[in-house]
Amino acid sequence: PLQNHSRLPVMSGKRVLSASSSESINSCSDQQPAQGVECVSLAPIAAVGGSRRPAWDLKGKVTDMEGKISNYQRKVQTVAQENESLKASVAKSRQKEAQMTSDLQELHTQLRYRVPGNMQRVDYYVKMGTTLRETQDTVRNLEETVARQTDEIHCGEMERRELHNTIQELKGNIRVFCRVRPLQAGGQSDHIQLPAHDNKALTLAKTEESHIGRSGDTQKSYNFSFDRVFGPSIPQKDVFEEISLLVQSALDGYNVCCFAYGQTGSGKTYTMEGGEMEDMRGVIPRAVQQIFQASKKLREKGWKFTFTASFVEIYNETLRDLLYTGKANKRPEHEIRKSANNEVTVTNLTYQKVNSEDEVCNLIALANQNRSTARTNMNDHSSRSHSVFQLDIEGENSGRDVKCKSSLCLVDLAGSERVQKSQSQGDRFKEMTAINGSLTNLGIVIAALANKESYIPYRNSKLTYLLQSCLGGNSKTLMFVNISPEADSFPETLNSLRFASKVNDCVIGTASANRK
Ligand SMILES: Nc1ncnc2c1ncn2[C@@H]1O[C@H](COP(=O)(O)OP(=O)(O)OP(=O)(O)O)[C@@H](O)[C@H]1O
Repeated sequence: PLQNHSRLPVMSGKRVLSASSSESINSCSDQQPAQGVECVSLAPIAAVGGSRRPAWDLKGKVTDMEGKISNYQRKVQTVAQENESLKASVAKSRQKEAQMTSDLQELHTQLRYRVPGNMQRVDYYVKMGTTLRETQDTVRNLEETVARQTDEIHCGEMERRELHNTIQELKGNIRVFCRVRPLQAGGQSDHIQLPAHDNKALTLAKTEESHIGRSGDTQKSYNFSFDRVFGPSIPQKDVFEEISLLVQSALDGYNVCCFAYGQTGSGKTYTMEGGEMEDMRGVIPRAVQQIFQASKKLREKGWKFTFTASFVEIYNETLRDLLYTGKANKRPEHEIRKSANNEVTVTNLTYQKVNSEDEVCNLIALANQNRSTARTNMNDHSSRSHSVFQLDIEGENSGRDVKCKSSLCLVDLAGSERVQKSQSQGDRFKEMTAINGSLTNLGIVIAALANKESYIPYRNSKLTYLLQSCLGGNSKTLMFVNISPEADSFPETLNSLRFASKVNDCVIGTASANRK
């Protein structure tokens, strides 16, 4: 029988508390599941770097640090604004200075050639000389302030980054962001509530008819909290801003995996790939842009990087090379292999060396052409496969004798809806079975990693086998749970949120950079 992907294994005897999950998350014992929704029974533990800490201890620390980060952000923003207006004043004063210098020169020339009426001009000349010196002093002071404030901004940014890393270490290296798609018909969703003062919380509410019949309708609500919740109006740019530090970590030698999970049509592809217009660009193109821009800056500090891109699709537990350009009937088969040093590779796959953002964008366009899509009742262009974009990064700073190696994996998972809703039959049913099997296994792998089990069942599905090095202890993982706001998606939304909050409760040790 088809397994529901949100059914994660029961961890008996382990108390469930985590740094990031709200105590108000529904557990199956105290809430009736919505119709068609199965309970999630994973009980995670809060383990940081192998040791267990009381979750309230972690929660307090994390809240404290997040408060500090907000303060830094506010401070940096204020100083940056101030600096911008100072820079404008410097530019104005410079103009004034230039004008005065040229006026003075002119006067000087006139005085030298004894132009008549020059006594007044001598006075004026002296006065102007004084004003010029004053202006020059002002400009120097302003420039010193700008330089000092730029240093402050830089220090604030470094401090913020350090705190961010510490938070990640405290919380472990898996983070979960929730993103709510706008209603297709426009307007506001009735059953998804996002508190204005808290960008980490979300309530799913439903009005149900009373079973007794006399007491009227009852309102049932389910509270969730994640590392961040993005409402329907949050633009792509702001979503990416929240993960840009994570992307940066890939250049620092960490394996980074970011995946989008959710039912068909909930906005996974929009989040990961987005549209062609600049403001619609999603995580993948923005991450690639950031990586190449940041590597350029690091090059000035003596780093050399080699980038290798691959793009693979997992459809019905079969791998397809999305960068394949040969004849359709000559498509090779692929196997996942693991080398002695634990590197995962895929046989016959295109591993393309890339040197620029444009080259990667061309590969992404090629992959999109190749991506198999199929029609289901739920979404005309529904993607029935997982797509995994991987950028392998090798860096070397010979001057400092340091090397680093990492992978950035960006994954658009196939739709997670249950089989009844899409009325799948035949091939669609087979697809759905494969999809749900691999998503179930993804949950199991994350849970096993969180519990530091000796055996992690990576090989139970192609998805987890392929992502093995990006999911393990030495990696930073971010999951987007995308949700649809339409009322008829309620059971799927609840399922997705429950799956995501269980992932959110998993703490996968502390990542360390692959540096030598
Ligand atoms: N945040 C958003 N803002 C505006 N439009 C969005 C947003 N999220 C999704 N959409 C739109 O909703 C539709 C469905 O989104 P998308 O194709 O990304 O869903 P999906 O989860 O990837 O579906 P599938 O599982 O079929 O791949 C698209 O037309 C997309 O442009």
